[in-house]
Amino acid sequence: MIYTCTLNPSVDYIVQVDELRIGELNRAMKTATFPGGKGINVSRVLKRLNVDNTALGFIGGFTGAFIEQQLRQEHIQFDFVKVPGDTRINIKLKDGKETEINGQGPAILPEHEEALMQKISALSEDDILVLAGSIPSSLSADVYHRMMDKAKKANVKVVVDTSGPALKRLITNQPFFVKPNHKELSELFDTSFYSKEDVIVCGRRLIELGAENVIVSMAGNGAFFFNKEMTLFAEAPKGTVKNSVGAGDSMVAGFLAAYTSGKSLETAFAYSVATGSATAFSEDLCTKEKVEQLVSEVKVTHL
Ligand SMILES: Nc1ncnc2c1ncn2[C@@H]1O[C@H](COP(=O)(O)OP(=O)(O)OP(=O)(O)O)[C@@H](O)[C@H]1O
Ligand SMILES: O=P(O)(O)OC[C@@]1(O)O[C@H](CO)[C@@H](O)[C@@H]1O
Repeated sequence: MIYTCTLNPSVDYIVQVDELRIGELNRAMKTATFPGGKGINVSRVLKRLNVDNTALGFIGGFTGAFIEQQLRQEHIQFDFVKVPGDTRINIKLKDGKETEINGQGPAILPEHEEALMQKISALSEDDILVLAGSIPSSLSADVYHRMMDKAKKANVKVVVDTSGPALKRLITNQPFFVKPNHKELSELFDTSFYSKEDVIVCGRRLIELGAENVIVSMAGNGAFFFNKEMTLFAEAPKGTVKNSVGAGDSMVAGFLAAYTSGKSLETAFAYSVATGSATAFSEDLCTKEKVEQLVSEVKVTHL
C-alpha cells in the first residue's frame, strides 16, 4: 500500500481576478476550493490513476472536515491524526500569474506527533511512504528524518517531496525517490543554474549523496531522471497551462503509479512528466484520460 503523509494539509482557495490591484477592492471572476497539501495531492492523483492509497497527516477543524469529506467523495482512504485548531487555508491568486499565500496551520502537540509516529511504525515491507510538503513550525525540523528512520527499519521505501534543510537532511538517508524542482535543487547546493549541464551535475550529486532515484522538474522546460545506472531527459508536452498548483505532486504520483504497476523506470519517468503536464493543463488535478493522452507525446532520451 502507498501511504502519503501531509504534516500541514490545506484547503486551497483558488481566486481568479482580471488584474490584481494591491491595496484596492478586487472582485473575483471565479473561485474554487480544493483539498490540498502535497501528500494529499499525491493521494488524489494516485486514486485518479486507479492506485489505492491511504492519506496520513494532521487535520483539524472545519477545514479539516472539508478535506475529509472531499476525500471520502473521491473514495480515498485516510487515517489522519485529529488536532485542535483549523487546518490552514492557502490562497492561490490567479491574474495571468500565480501568487500564493500559504497559511501557517495549527500547532501540533507532542501527543499528536506521537500518534502519527505510531502509524508510521505500523507500516511494513512492500509499503511505500511519501513524505511531502512543509513541516509545521511547531514540529522539530528533524521530524521527517525520524519518520524515515522508522519506515526504513521496516524496509518501507520512502519518497521525499520537500525542500530546504529538510530535504538536505533526508538525502543521505537513502530515499527511494526524490523530486525537487530545479530551483529547489540549486538552493540545496547553494548555486545557480545557467545551463542544463549545471542541473545534471547537481542531479548526479543527489545520487552520490544517497538518493536512489531522482527526478528534477523544470516546469515547461522538461525534466531529468537520475539513478546510479542512467541519466534521462524528457521534454514537457506542449499545451496551455491552466494551473501549476500540484503539478509537481502529480509527477510523484505518476511515477509511483507506473512503477508500482511493474513498468520500467524509463516508462515511469515518462508517466511522471505526462502526469505533471496533465495537471498543469487542467483546472484541478489531472484525469487518467489526460495522462494517457499526453504520455505518447513524452519522448525520453538517454544521456
Ligand atoms: N509550462 C508547462 N508546460 C508543460 N508542462 C508543464 C509546464 N509547467 C509545468 N509542467 C509540468 O509540471 C511538471 C512540474 O512542474 P514544476 O517543475 O513547476 O514542478 P513544481 O515546482 O514541483 O510544481 P508545483 O507547482 O506543484 O510546486 C513539469 O515537469 C511538467 O511536466
Ligand atoms: O506549504 P507547503 O506545504 O510547502 O505547500 C503547500 C501547497 O502549496 O502545496 C501544494 C501544491 O504542491 C498545494 O496544494 C498546497 O497549498
